[in-house]
Amino acid sequence: MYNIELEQALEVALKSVRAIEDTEKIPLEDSLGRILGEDFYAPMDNPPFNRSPLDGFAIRSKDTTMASEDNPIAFKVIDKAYAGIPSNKTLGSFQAIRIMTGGKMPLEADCVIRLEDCIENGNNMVLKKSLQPFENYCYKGEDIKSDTLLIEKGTKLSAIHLGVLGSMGQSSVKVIKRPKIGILVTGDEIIEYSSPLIDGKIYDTNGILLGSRLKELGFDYIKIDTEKDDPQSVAESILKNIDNLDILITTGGVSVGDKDIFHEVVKIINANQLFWKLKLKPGTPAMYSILRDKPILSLSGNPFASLVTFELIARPLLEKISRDSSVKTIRTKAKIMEDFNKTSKNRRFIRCIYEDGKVKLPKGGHSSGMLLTMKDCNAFVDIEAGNTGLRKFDEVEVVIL
Ligand SMILES: Nc1nc2c(c(=O)[nH]1)N[C@H]1C(S)=C(S)[C@@H](COP(=O)(O)OP(=O)(O)OC[C@H]3O[C@@H](n4cnc5c(N)ncnc54)[C@H](O)[C@@H]3O)O[C@H]1N2
Ligand code: MOO
Repeated sequence: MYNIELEQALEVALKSVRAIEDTEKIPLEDSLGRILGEDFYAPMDNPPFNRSPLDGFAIRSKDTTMASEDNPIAFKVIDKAYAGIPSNKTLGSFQAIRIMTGGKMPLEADCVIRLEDCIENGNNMVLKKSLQPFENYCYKGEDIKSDTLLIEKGTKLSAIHLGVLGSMGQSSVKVIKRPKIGILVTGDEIIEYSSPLIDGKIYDTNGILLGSRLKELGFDYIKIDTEKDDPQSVAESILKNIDNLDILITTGGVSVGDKDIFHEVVKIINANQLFWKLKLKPGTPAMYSILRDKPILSLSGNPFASLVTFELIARPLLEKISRDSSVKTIRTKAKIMEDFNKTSKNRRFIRCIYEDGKVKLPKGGHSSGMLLTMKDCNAFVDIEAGNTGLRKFDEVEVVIL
């Protein structure tokens, strides 16, 4: 397909990828932010036993029925029960076991009188009020009942989820394998950061930019060695790496110039090109192909263009592949707080600062080769094709990153 709408491109691309099924067991403490690979059912009750929510005395409520200010009742203290150190005694009538918060309720005890509400006197405890059955009593399984579904497959694990899994004694967790994402930067002009700048050359922006965006979104990435604009060596690099990846993102070489090698690369590797060129700016010449069932998303070399198409296309793809719905961008309406005096023949995405339903534009250049003015931005304004300029207070559509 050639020169298509973003939505059509997304439909085609999303249809061509599958969510990762493979799972792995990893230590609980490494699982924050990972996607749960199976429904997790409680293997036990929590708390695992009836326990005291207070520091006090465990007693039988029926022994307190007659207690009042005028009729204090004495109990014999026969043992102690601390959190982690239960008493194995069974309460008899008018007996009490001194119990601390978290201590296992002794057999026959059905309530707890708090320390402040009774008087201790040697081996005796005296109370002046009656208690209801199960007053000040924490039930076994009152937080979590054994065999209930606690966390569904596909959930992104948060600190709370890890707390729940920890309380269930899980030292390891079955999670969906992370997507293996490759980044391949191409261009004769790109030189190593450690090399002095030579006339006509530039340092790489896109590799570190997109790789770091992936990290910000919670992914790892594999940086493949930068390739020159040589179709054969780019093809070899792709063929060498593709089997080890779930998706490959490339930048550069997708337009129509002499050195825009990707048209040739796709032929050499025998990939199935699903689309080339989008009806939007920047990032128009984006290309998408499938090789051995693996998607290759080839983005424009201009850094801002690569970023825009990364956010618009790579993110939904990664959301599906990784099953991580938090990767989604959010669309909303906002009021633009200044004019944008440019006619947009094509649909256009411009960088902006979104806050509280309002949108501001950064000072300085907006072109697709300029990245710096993006540094304070957190969103794009999505301007429809044919727009003749935006006026202050116009309602605009915003994509929040
Ligand atoms: N005759 C035409 N020329 C161009 C068209 C067109 O339709 N007809 N489209 C323009 C548009 S729009 C874009 S976007 C660019 C896209 O070009 P490519 O995707 O092929 O990318 P390159 O030509 O390789 O690079 C473009 C630009 O970006 C710089 N670059 C490349 N890689 C990096 C990198 N890793 N870090 C920083 N900068 C990078 C590169 O040096 C170029 O300046 O084509 C237009 N031309
Ligand atoms: O599509 Mo290009 O990124 O407009 O410069």
